[in-house]
Amino acid sequence: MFMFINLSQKRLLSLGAYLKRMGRRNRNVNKFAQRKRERREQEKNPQEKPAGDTRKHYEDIVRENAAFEEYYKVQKVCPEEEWSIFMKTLKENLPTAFRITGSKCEADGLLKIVKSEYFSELLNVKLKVEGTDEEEEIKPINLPWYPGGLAWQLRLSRTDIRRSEPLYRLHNFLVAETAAGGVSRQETVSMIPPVVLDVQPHHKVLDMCAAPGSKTAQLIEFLHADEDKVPTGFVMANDVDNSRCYMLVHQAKRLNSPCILITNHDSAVMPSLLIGDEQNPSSTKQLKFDRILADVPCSGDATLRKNPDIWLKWSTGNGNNLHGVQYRVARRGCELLAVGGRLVYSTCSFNPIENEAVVHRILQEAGDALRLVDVADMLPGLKYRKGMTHWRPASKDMVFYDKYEDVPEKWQTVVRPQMFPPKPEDVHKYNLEKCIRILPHQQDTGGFFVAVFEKTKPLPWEKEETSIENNTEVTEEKKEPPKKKRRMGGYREDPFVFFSGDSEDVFPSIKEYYDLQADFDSTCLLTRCHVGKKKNIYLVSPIVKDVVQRNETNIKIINTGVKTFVRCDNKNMVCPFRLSQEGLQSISPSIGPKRRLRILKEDLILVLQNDNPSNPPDIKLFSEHTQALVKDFATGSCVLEYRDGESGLQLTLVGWRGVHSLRAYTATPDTVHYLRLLGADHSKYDINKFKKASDVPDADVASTDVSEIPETSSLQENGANNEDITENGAQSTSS
Ligand SMILES: C[S@@+](CC[C@H](N)C(=O)[O-])C[C@H]1O[C@@H](n2cnc3c(N)ncnc32)[C@H](O)[C@@H]1O
Repeated sequence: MFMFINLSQKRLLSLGAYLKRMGRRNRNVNKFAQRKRERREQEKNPQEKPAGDTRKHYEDIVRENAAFEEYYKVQKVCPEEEWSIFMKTLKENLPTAFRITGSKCEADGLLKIVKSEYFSELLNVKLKVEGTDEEEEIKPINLPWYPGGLAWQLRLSRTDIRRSEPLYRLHNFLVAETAAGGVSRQETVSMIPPVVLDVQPHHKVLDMCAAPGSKTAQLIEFLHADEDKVPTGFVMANDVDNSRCYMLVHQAKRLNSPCILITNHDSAVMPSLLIGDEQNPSSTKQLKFDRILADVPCSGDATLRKNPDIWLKWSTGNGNNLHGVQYRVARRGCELLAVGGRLVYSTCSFNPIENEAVVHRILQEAGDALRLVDVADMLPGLKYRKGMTHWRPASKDMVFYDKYEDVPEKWQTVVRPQMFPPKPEDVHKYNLEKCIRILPHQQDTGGFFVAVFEKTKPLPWEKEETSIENNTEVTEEKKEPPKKKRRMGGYREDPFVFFSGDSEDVFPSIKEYYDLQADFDSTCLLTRCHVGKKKNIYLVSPIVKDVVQRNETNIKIINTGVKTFVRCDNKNMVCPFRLSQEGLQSISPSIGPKRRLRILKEDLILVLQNDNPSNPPDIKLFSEHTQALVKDFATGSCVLEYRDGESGLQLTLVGWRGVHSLRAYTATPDTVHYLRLLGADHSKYDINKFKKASDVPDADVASTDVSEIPETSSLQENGANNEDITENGAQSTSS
């Protein structure tokens, strides 16, 4: 028997009615209080849409804009015969897409679970389109071009999933796994740039306009493709917007990489950075990146399905105004790119002024130092349109021009000469057809534009690269972009204070207690304070340390390092630091047998299912194998390991050996994630929010409803929030 759910219907109001409604809204209303009230209301009746929910307004938006249609018809962005389906698709809500992340063995395990549990459930659900007799099947689509078959698209919008009871388990799964880093929800087309960037573990990667960081997350995943080794490369994720940089911090935390550095700078004037010269250790050279992503700010008109408010404000002015910054960011990217390196330029705009015109302008200036790469073979099965070789810039009054000389004086500062397409006789020089434009109707996605550059030699205005002895000089471009005086916005960041070496005050006890290997490089550990007790100790890879130390005064570094040790002044601890799950994957290979416990599956399930920090499972409840292991095992923080020889699943968790107990130190989403991978019961977390609390027999046993975990929440490990209360009542001071 099939269950039916109603697709969220687009109620189309007239523009007049919409504006009237907007006008009635009280401007002085306290939005936070209002949202809280609405949430409370919705909890009472989850099927109903919240009254003041902006999504409601999204649904009321008139999805039409005459200027948009006229502009893109003139540009011939879509073949005439596909125009009506192009426009129809643009007005529909966007399907959900996600990809499975994490180490290969965990990703494989999760993929199997997704297919067997959640997708089979989907096959029992049919979509009923309100007001029609139509029914639609929900067949998950595996994205053929995404490496490892890890990315999926569903015939359901986010709202459809969130609001339908038959899909509550799928919703819970997506929310919890997103928080645990097992899944990343990301629009299908937005996954393309990192794929064609072709990142390898040894690459130095720059993400110039990175926030909120969905593509940065992919770059980090590709960097960590070789799971057994810490990558020798790194990702520098940058954004000009200080507050958005903290979204990047959150992304980095989900993925636990010691190879990421978050910076806050205007990419168009990104300073030249320094790095040690591997060939000549006493020397410094200019940092050139092997891979650069320039996912530039854009008008976003290809995201109309996700952001319907763009229908209300679209104008040709948006694209014209953005062309300059897009060009400057891309140009600076090409300067920072190593010879032989690759730069991906991307936007979520259909507009050739933001796309081909920028690419053309860069190619024109760079001569044969840059070429466009055909990446079709990296995207098997993806439908797209080739880049355009002709377009017509327009002014805000919708007058189109074929040459700059026709532009009236009053528009000449807006419609610039560099925005015009190549002359027909020059078209062959640029290969603009190698660009990729994805239209929404081609595979039911958002729209997107991607161009892939390769640098074959230094740009005409760059000097040959040289190495500099003793930091005296930096290889510079002859024509550095003008250095704008920039006010450093946002909060002042805490300093990055690296350990001086093995003699650093707290290190000997850490080394002794965790049985750290002799070759562990303690200078890769850092704290965020110069004075006072060290609280959290972070770990970075050697190359990240090098970049931070050489450039700290040159660029604002927001964050780096994975939290690896947390102060825990517990009388049972010989060493005043416990391990942190965030940095465990990185430090684990260096931890010796003294602090490792390889336990059985049933024992791991036992610790995960009993995650109440004040009532950890007694050692007597564990298997004889584990009881024997812990018999002479000193109390305190340790590594819990589980290896499944058959499936290859390898789990490594932070544990705590108490006087009478053994427990895991994991955050709730991680606990659910591990239980899921182990095929164990995690139903106490799988709350059906549509059922009233009284209908759920043991609702009170669930410590966390995963559906309540915000997508961007920063979660702490259980028992590590605020203060750690140990089983002996001793308090620790984690922060
Ligand atoms: C399209 S969004 C990037 C999306 C991101 N790459 C992702 O996949 O999650 C553009 C970002 O560029 C940032 N930005 C705008 N101008 C910039 C500049 N001059 N330098 C650096 N970042 C800039 C914005 O703050 C915004 O976060």
